Amino acid sequence: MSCFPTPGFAYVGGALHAEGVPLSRIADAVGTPAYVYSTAGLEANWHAYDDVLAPYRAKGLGIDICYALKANSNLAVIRTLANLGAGADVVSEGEMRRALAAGIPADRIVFSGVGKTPEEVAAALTVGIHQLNVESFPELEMVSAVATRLGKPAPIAIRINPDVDAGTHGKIATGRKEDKFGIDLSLARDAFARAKALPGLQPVAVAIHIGSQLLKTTPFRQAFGKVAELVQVLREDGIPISRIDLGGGLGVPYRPSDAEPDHHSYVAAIFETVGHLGCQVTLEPGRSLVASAGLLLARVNFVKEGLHRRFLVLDAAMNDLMRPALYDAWHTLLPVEEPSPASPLSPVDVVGPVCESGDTFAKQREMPPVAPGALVAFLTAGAYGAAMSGTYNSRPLVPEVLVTGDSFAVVRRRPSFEESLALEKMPDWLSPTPA
Ligand SMILES: Cc1ncc(COP(=O)(O)O)c(C=O)c1O
Ligand SMILES: N[C@@H](CCCC[NH3+])C(=O)O
Repeated sequence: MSCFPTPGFAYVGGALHAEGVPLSRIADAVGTPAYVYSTAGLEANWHAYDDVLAPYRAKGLGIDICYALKANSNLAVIRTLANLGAGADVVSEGEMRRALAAGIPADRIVFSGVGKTPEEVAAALTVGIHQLNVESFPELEMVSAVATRLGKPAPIAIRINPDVDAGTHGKIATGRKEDKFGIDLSLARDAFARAKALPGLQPVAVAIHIGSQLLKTTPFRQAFGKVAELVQVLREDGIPISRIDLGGGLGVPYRPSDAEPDHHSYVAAIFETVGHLGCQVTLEPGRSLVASAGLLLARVNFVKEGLHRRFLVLDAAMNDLMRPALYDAWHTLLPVEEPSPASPLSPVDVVGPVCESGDTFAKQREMPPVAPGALVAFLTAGAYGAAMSGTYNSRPLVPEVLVTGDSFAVVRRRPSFEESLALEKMPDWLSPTPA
């Protein structure tokens, strides 16, 4: 899905719209900053996978898409994808509860994560989770103990670290030998042998996830090939592997110059590497299902002329969208009022109100003139935007809005200051209000 326009967002009559709704109408209704999601955008992203998978399914490849909730765990977003046919990949009890609350049945949920607690494992087994993806020897022991105590056998995958460099940002690569994730490929047979020996475990699957925001298929193909070899070896060891979980990771274009992800070559890589094994395949895409379907709407508080730089000071900040501060990530910024093609561009630093110099969305970004009070939108913010937001500087979490056609609904409201204060309590030994 190219960065702009998308099935969700385009200029119509000189103003940026989410489907049939002008963004200014949403700003009037919920204020700014606000996340805006498009149903048409989610549907298009879903079909980018599902349509490509259809002929492979017809050839007998069993393949399930379990949406990775960590990218965007808004209930209405999850429900939209669930209605299209998604299962879920979760990494905490909180995410599991969200998937269930959005209507995804437990037998379509896989539970990943490198540091699950016994309580989380117990909760997952109690609801009848499809699969726990185990990432270490101590976790095998723990899951076995919990499953035995509950009398509920645990269907498990073991996540392997295939030592493949995904060629992505270092902070979101997960399949190199120095990364904390998975069990080294060279220890995989021992891990499965241990799982087979322990009570309460049903080792049924091999899992991997090599990283996020991959725009090339080669690292996927390399990793999937290693999984296929391992499955053969494990079967010879007498471990009946019937499922493969290939993780997520397909990237999206953030800059206009970024390559489009190629779903065709991604799915062909799956079929050509593991298709012959007769396994049920799970995919766990997050970003590629939701990123282009969301934007962060903000307002320009001030245009500040420094001696050396011009700053656009927005009402959105790093706590609302932390990807630029954390990964130096690029998010295209558009004025909501369409600039004339003749508008001159000039460089600005786009910053937020938080008390950190790192609260910078873009440095020396070429922008058309934008007046104080104007609305602007960060594109491709549907993934790892609201989901990673926080309340630093005691800024409330921003509202989230879902658009469909000419209608929109507030799917998460902004909490009031009173609600947030009510979560805290003074201990008895502190005197009442200071005089
Ligand atoms: C285990 C696992 N599955 C799926 C995902 C989703 O990845 P992405 O959003 O890149 O598709 C992640 C995040 O990188 C992950 O850690
Ligand atoms: N939060 C990251 C992706 C992390 C993927 C989860 N393992 C991002 O915004 O790019």
